[in-house]
Amino acid sequence: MGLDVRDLSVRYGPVTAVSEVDVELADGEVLALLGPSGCGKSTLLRAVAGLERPSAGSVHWDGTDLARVPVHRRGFGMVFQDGQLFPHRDVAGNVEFGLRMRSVSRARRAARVAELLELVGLAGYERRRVTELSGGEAQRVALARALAADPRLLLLDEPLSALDRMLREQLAVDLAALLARDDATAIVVTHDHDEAFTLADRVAVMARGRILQLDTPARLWQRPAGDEVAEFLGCTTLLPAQVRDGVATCALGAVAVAEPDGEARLGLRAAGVRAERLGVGAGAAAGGVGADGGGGVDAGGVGGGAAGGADGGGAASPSLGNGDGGHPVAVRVRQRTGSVTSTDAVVGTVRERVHRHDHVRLTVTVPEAPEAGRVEAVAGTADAPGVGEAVRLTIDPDGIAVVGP
Ligand SMILES: Nc1ncnc2c1ncn2[C@@H]1O[C@H](COP(=O)(O)OP(=O)(O)OP(=O)(O)O)[C@@H](O)[C@H]1O
Repeated sequence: MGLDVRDLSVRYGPVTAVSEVDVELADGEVLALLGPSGCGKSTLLRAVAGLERPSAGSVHWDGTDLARVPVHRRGFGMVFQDGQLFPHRDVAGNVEFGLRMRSVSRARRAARVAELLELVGLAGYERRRVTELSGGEAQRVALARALAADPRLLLLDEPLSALDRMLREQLAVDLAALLARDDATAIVVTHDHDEAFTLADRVAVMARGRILQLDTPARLWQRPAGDEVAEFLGCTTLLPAQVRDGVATCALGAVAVAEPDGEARLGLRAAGVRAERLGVGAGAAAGGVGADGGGGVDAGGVGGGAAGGADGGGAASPSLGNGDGGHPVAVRVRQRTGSVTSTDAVVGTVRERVHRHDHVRLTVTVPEAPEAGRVEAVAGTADAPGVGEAVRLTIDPDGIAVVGP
């Protein structure tokens, strides 16, 4: 049955840090609490641990109300951001601490410590001083210490955030594998999307003390419940769309979606809007943008538009228009899988350009689609369009979300 948090609120004087939160967590499941600083993630975790007293609501484990159960009797393990190891004990002394408290024999303690150090990738580290460990090693020891007592629930508060980026990414992968191997039930607090998505079976997105959406990573990514979640998860452009026969058409073009006919709201991430210099010909467009292999270019499409040239003016090229001055001409639809039907491409002008590690991020204005505002788009690092250049935008279905309940 696991954890059951019902209608939980925590107040600090006038501040409501957690507001009417419901969470259920099954045995063996890993949940991430994800949200911006101050949204109440740590307070919720601490209330589950018994470190904060709820002002309303309840926390149950396997049907037992924990209101009167003190922290050390809940059977939960905790790991904090900075590990909080005992500096005067060596690695083994830290890991076995909980076992000593339970009067486990010396031989069994040593065997368990060795097993746990192996599990966290620190075999043979027993006699090392904890003050001489790297940040990543110290967090692994903290994790081994928390696991030593066989907690029925592991509570991890930003366990990797004190580490540098490379190490964090690697440790997140290691931690996910370790939690799975140990069949651990865990709640992880993080403000890092990638970390949440790497570690958790389900993710709760929080804001202002509330859970806005609790879902699997895939569903959160593809179906954020509202604009706030979509924006938090990187959708920089939100637009109304019309869906017909599995194709959603918005002011920036058309894209395949698994939605019924009718109105929809699309959230576009920068990575889902590809920009190409207008001077690039149809062949280049098919190779570059249609890299999924499903894309072709149908008649009257990009080739004609490209002939319009890179005039740098930013106005829609006449040859890309459909003649009525309104919406752009059909070119193709890019789909996650399957074949090509039809789509739109629009033309805009690059206003800003920033190099990221593996792509160039562009801010583009699209005269034909003023409602889209300043559109965030990406281009490859080789020969990326510059500020003032005209670009053709294409929507990539992998980078879009359908927003709404
Ligand atoms: N002991 C306290 N006394 C008063 N207010 C508090 C206390 N602890 C937290 N708060 C407030 O409660 C709100 C939620 O804080 P909390 O630490 O849970 O947020 P968080 O999402 O974990 O943030 P962060 O990612 O910055 O740690 C914040 O407005 C914070 O200022």
